[in-house]
Amino acid sequence: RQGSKPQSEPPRLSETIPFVSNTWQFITNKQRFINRVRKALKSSPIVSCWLGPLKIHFVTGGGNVSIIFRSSFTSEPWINRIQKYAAGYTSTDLQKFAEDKSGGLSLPRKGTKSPPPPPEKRIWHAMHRMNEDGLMNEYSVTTFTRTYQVFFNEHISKFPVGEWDEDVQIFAFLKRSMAIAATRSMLGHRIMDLYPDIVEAFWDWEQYGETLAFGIAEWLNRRAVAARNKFCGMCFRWYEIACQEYDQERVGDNVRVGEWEPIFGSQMSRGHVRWMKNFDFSDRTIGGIFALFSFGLHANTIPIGTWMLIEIIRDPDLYRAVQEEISQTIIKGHTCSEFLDYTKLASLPLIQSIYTEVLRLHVQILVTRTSIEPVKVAGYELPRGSVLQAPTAVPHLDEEIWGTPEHPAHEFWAYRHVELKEVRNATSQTSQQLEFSMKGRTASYFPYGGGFHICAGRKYAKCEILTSVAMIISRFDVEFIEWVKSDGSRSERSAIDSTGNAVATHPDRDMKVRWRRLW
Ligand code: HEM
Repeated sequence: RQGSKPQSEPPRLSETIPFVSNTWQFITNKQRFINRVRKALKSSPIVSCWLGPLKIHFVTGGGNVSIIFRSSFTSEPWINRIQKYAAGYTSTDLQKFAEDKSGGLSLPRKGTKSPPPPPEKRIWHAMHRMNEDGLMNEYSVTTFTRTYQVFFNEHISKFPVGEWDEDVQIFAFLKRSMAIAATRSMLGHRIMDLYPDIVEAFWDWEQYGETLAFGIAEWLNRRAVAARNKFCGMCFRWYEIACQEYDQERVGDNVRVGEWEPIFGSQMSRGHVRWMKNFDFSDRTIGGIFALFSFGLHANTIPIGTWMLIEIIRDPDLYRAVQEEISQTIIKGHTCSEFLDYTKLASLPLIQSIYTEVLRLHVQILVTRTSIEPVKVAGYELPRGSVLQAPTAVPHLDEEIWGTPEHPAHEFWAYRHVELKEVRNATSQTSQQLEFSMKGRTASYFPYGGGFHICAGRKYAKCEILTSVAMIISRFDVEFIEWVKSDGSRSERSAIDSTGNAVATHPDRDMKVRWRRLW
């Protein structure tokens, strides 16, 4: 359609009560809503509907999705919404974001008033730089691969060697242990000393992320607002104390780029502090900024790590295969707290395939962009300000792209992203080896979004998830006992996706296992 005469209005998603029933279904049963969108997108690559006051255009198809990742689109209005409702930024601070029209790129956006502000005063650009320095920079990532391992090991080492523990729930264990280890790695020890229950406060707020972001009136959403204010308040009070101690003890004098220290933790956290001071944010906004950062850090990595473990544990042959593959990464003569070679781990074919497969199945985000100029998508001319969403579930579950006769696309298959390759050794003998391969399907796979706003934490996420999974599998014998509901009672069925709140879906049942530490 791209070359032909543009059409005026994309087809509408059907609804029984105009402007009401789609919105209602989105809020009350998002899964069913997305399934209807998926069905509609089979007949047209673009479908529109009203969700509350917003007109949304859902799009699919590699070409159309890549259009929304271009610079004629932005995530800024969407991010503003999350900042305002889910994280409670003040209106004065939101105004600072709204007033900066120059965008995040190094070059100010077309139409920025002349002369443009200096780079350090362009709020979106400075935020992007902070994310790049703290999350993509090689030093920061290397530090994280080490600190995370050391802190996660503290949770593993609590289990005595050789003794079976009969009551471990995988999701519950990871929700605490991964969250604490990642918090210590990114924000330092001080926050955990001040608030030992901060992880519980985080999950309490996290469950309301989406209802808050919707901007429902606060009096209708009191619990969510209270949970948000509690967690954001903790973040702010820690920040205040940490700033004083950091300055008094002159910690900064001895910290090198990328290094970890106990008060603020990582380069990323110190970068936040500089950025916040530069824009003189209020107390409430500062709490919200650290809260949102924690959301990025935990809300998706922990469910994805859980799904990986669930899939591996429920299949004893796969468990053994993964255990054997991971054994190559154990550093000889290691200290017990840091024993995995992460670079090797991240390139193992089977573990990468499982990671890719779990992201494919359990990331269900509507990647959202607003057009900053008139655009043409799937043959339709859309005005400036149009909101487009690309649901990952549409390409990620497409039978034609991912399915095989034995392994349909909606099922987990650990070996979907590997190929057997013939390799020759130094003495010309051949053998078969697994190799990780997306088999040319990357355009139909975007769990981390894309373009300029692609997830800045994707390297951290992969590290945190693979490290946690590998540390457990290499050091435990694990046996499945049963599925349990959130109250701990037995469930007759296994876990399925609960209605998603963030990007990755939570399992709606936990897996109860017995495990024994091997070393
Ligand atoms: C499995 C884990 C994760 C998944 C699936 C995930 C997914 C995503 C997605 C889909 C987006 C929106 C991208 C877009 O609009 O194109 C995003 C944005 C972002 N994520 Fe993640 N994320 C994960 C982990 C993390 C972690 C661990 C961090 C931080 C340490 C993080 C930090 C961010 C940030 C800062 C952004 C905003 C980027 C921008 O707007 O420029 N994420 N993430």
